[in-house]
Amino acid sequence: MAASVAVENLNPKVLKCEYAVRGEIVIHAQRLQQQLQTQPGSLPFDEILYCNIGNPQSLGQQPVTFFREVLALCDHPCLLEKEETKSLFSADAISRAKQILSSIPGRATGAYSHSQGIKGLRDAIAAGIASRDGFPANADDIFLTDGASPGVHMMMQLLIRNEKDGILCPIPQYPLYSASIALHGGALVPYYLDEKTGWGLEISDLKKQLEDARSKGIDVRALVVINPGNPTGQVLAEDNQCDIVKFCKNEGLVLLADEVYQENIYVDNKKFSSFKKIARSMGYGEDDLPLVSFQSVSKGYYGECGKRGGYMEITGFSAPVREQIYKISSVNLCSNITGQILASLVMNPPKVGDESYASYKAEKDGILQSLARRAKALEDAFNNLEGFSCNKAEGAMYLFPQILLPQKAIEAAKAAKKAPDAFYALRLLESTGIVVVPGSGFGQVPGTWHIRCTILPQEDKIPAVITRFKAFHEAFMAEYRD
Ligand SMILES: Cc1ncc(COP(=O)(O)O)c(CN[C@@H]2CONC2=O)c1O
Repeated sequence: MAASVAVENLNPKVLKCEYAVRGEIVIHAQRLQQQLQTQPGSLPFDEILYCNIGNPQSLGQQPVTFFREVLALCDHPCLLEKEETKSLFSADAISRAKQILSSIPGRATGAYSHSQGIKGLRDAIAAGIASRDGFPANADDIFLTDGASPGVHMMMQLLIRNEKDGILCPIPQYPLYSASIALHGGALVPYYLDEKTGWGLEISDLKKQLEDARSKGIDVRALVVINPGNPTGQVLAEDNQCDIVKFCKNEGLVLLADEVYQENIYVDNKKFSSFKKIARSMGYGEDDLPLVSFQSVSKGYYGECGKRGGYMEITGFSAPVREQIYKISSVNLCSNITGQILASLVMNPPKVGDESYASYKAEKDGILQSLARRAKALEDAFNNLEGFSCNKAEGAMYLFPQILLPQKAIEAAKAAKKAPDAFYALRLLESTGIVVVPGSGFGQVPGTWHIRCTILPQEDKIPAVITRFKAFHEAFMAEYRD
């Protein structure tokens, strides 16, 4: 009897969906890792270096002490009754844990919470947003989520009715967006970031893409902006952000502002300004612009990817629409409480004068300064490789160099039925154990080829990564040079 479930009879939207960050190269890497374990010495390297995913703690980054102290105490509240706890935990972590527990009904961190998240934690997050931006924020606008990803999916679910509904997305883009649009049966309307101007976003190109989509009968619903950018690492200038806000208001678009890398800024001439702050600074209020701002505990200096924490701040939507957003968030009951607590800590870290402030600040600065050094070291190394050109990583966690591949390599890739940058990434993996994601997984100007490499290997490993990468690239170019 034919299998009742086969690829042929699955939801075609699932088959259309792709997510390269954990795609074919990573799957092959996992096979090689298995081989290293069962047949040590059988490969030309002794470990797999996963530079494909922004997963800092998987590469040795340590969690922030204060955050973990508070989480531990909240997870096991009876510790707070024990005398010895005072010698093991900082006084401000103890008081913060007590404050958080008092905001949870029955101090029950194992219970379902309100579907938007625990009110007291949303109050803390709203206070953190207001302190960051200098403009009010409302706890009722905040929906706590299991990372930013579910928030993105919820908004795509809300906005996309059919294949005629379009979402303007940057190219290159983080493939959560293309995957979610595909899963929800919508149309991705691309706008190209300009590599020559450091991945600048030209409003004229936005306008052209919007008009082109509309002329094809696409109802463009929203504009996605990722700032700082993934995979491109640029930090938008404030005047560019103002133009984007104006564009969305004038064109009647929802602005989906992905700001999960807001703490990852590595250059002195740029700083992070939220789109909420920009819009309010321009005098745009609730009635002017529907804006959704995404934040996560997975990035920054905290890198708590596995704790699955984050939120979306929803402003500028009518009450009936907000009711629908609440309804879809309630279908999943609530996000996990650890992630909720962590999101409130990330938005309200220790302040000057708190007992933990000095150690917290030292941990935070140490991580961010190291990330900046690693970004610079890898950027310089890439720019010293034949055929590579790599823009500065002003922020986020990635470098996205363009590679001018010889025609012979492009033909070899074709013969192997692979995109040239995927062919390169596979050969890199098989020679060095380094895992990167081909640019074709993020989208790129046709005929250009890129790879995305994280800046996350621990600092003492970066020289070895560079040496291995350089040796591979020189051998690859010698093999395929025209
Ligand atoms: C721009 C952007 N938005 C949202 C997310 C989702 O994060 P969470 O769901 O964990 O909050 C990521 C994750 N970054 C992916 C995962 O690691 N590497 C990446 O490119 C991201 O880079």
